[in-house]
Amino acid sequence: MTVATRILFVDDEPAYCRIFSKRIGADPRFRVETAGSGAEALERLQHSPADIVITDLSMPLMDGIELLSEIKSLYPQIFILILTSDDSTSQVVKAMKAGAYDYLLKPFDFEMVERSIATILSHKAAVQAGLCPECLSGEQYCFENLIGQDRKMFEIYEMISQVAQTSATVLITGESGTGKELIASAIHAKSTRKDKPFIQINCAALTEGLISSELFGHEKGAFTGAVARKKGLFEQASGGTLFLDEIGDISPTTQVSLLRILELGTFQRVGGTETIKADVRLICATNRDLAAAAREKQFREDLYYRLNVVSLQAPPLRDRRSDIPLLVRYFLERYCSLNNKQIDGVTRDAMTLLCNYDWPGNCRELANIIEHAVIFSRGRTLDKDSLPSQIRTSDRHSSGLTLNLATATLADAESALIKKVLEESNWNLKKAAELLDIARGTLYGKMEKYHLTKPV
Ligand SMILES: Nc1ncnc2c1ncn2[C@@H]1O[C@H](COP(=O)(O)OP(=O)(O)OP(=O)(O)O)[C@@H](O)[C@H]1O
Repeated sequence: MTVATRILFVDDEPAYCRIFSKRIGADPRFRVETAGSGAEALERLQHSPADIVITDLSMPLMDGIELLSEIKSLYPQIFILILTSDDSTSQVVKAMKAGAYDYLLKPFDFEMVERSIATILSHKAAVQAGLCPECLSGEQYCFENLIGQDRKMFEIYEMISQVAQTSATVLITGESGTGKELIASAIHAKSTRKDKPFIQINCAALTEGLISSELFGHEKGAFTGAVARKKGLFEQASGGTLFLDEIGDISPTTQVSLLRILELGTFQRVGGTETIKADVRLICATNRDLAAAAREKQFREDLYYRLNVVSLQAPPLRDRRSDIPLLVRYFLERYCSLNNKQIDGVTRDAMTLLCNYDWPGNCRELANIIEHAVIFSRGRTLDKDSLPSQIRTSDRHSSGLTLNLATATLADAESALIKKVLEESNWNLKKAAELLDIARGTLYGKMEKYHLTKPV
């Protein structure tokens, strides 16, 4: 027996709900429910899970984008289609960037609706069969091995795609654990060099003496212990990509050799005289501020400019919090499968804590915490007790919000956060909306919802 696909249709116009329910609900493959507002939709989802939500964009109180963001943070696995009567609006672009799967034009053509649902179902089937959804979803949330659908990640995907078509040297900067290595390998995988080697080396892990021979190779007898000729990484990566991680840590001597390669396109093995051509795309990464190091003469300025032909900044996780639920689910699946455990999800309050934490160690820290929680969890759901104490107490430490975590709901957390930002921005709504990264209209709606007014 095949299980019916559960569809929740949200529109403040009852006539649309009726028509949709009558037509699509008549098909035994679908089970349709309707809601007349965003709040009703969220309420319904708590009791009655859905596979697909189809929502109108313009609704009073909570609009479609707001509902979309709420659903994406609470139930990242749900596919969302938006309904609009005008496909040229910036709202559609915004909705797509916020993670909508597709949009449908009103008044709707049922054939189009059925086609969109069919596309979603084949996408789901592909994911379940272990295929990367990227191939089918228009790069919704997985780009090579990078997970994220925040606007900042879309910008990164776009830059990766563009730079991959060239042989330009790329400098990736960003805090530790932000995915710099994944970005480097995505550039390689998208490039014409993808069938040639991708070789990486952590420059900080090698002593000054070793790094030159690792990179450029050596001739027999070049130094004590050089018993045979050895090819360096520039030769091994020939035709492909060489990724130099922690480039900020290389010595002045190695900086000179690297500059030479970048200027001449050739190098010599240590102890050798033969000039070898380097056919390598170079990608470097650092979590240091290399521009400042160059200004302060701690890193060669000429080399810095050579490396920084294209620069990519991996965003810290705290600057793309909307991706946290998605990453949580991704790591949960990964570590459940690695550890042979069955955990179906994360409780709402645990997810709130995860979303509020500042993640100084970025995605790596999140991955470690989920792995630890999966290993030690005994139930089928991860709750806040499976999280380490620094996360459980993070609300108070990181934001200064005074919430009783034992009883607080997501709405309490949101209301407290908005109130705090409004106070900090001196009730300047434009500034507060910018800080919260939401539209001013959305902020008005939330202030109304939580009865937040400027004290007189
Ligand atoms: N966008 C992402 N999607 C999925 N996993 C991610 C993402 N970013 C980072 N990770 C995971 O986080 C961990 C650290 O990533 P990675 O090594 O690429 O970070 P990094 O910035 O190179 O760190 P470092 O500066 O310490 O070398 C890896 O397990 C990686 O799979």
